[in-house]
Amino acid sequence: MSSNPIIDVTHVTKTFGETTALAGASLTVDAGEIVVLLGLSGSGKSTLLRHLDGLEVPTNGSVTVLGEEVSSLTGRRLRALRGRVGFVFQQFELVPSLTVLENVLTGALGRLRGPRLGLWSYSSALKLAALGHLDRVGLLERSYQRADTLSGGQQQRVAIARALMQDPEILLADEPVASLDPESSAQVMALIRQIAAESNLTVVCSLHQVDLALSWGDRIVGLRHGQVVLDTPTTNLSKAEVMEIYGRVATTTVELEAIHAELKPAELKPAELQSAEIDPDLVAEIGAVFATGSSLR
Ligand SMILES: Nc1ncnc2c1ncn2[C@@H]1O[C@H](COP(=O)(O)OP(=O)(O)OP(=O)(O)O)[C@@H](O)[C@H]1O
Repeated sequence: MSSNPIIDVTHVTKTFGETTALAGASLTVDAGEIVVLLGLSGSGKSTLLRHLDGLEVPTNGSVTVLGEEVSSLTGRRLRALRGRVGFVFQQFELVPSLTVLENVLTGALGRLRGPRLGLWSYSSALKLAALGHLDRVGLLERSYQRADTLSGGQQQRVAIARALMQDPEILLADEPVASLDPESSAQVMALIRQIAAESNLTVVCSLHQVDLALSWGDRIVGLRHGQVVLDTPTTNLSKAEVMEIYGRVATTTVELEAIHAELKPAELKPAELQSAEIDPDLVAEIGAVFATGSSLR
């Protein structure tokens, strides 16, 4: 990691009442990295991502993004930072009754003064840019269709085009394919990588499928109970190793069962993994490690 990361999360704790969502999480990301946040439901992935965009403020610790201490920003300066950080959500968050083109144009609102209503209220230059982004995501011909008439995969591609309207330096994606079928998931994940390469984007994307994380990301950051328990390049990393690490830090049978269930071979993976089952020896090994109560950190 460089000494000048584009994202620097230091010992961040975040509590919501009695719930601790992040418990001293630290993470640095360099420009151009493609990072997956991997973890079970409730491990703190969304909360961590939301801190990177100033949607959450840490209870303790600090978050620096693009050189700005996020929690110190308000008003115009916070909006300016958010303009440099695109965000794609699991449920797409489009305005269903608006056309695809209008939805994409809303991505420019952070840079504009006052509200906009209708296509006529945007400049030709912005409309051309929006159409260009729709072309990039393969949906130009759908521009004048209502957003809610598109499939889930198409809606997520519109959401990506909307994020591109910001001309972001960082793209955050929170479980972007959790609501999609395997084919649409593959298309959306490939599209994010392609766009990241073309536009020199830094990407932080949360996922819960190990196979997908391994095949898609350059680096995996594993979260458990709001803590970073794994941070490693995906090169030469096997699913068994990831499973083993999660097994080592699991502390309850329920958690181990959840790991087996949630980290089971996903449908979206290279063909050679298609038939792979979780090795029963590995499961036994995880159980044994769990029984001894050893932990990674
Ligand atoms: N606004 C909130 N108010 C109260 N509790 C919250 C809030 N946001 C998150 N939490 C809690 O913090 C913990 C971490 O949640 P988070 O959504 O970050 O996890 P996650 O790994 O993204 O899970 P999932 O994959 O299910 O979205 C959970 O226990 C969650 O219920």
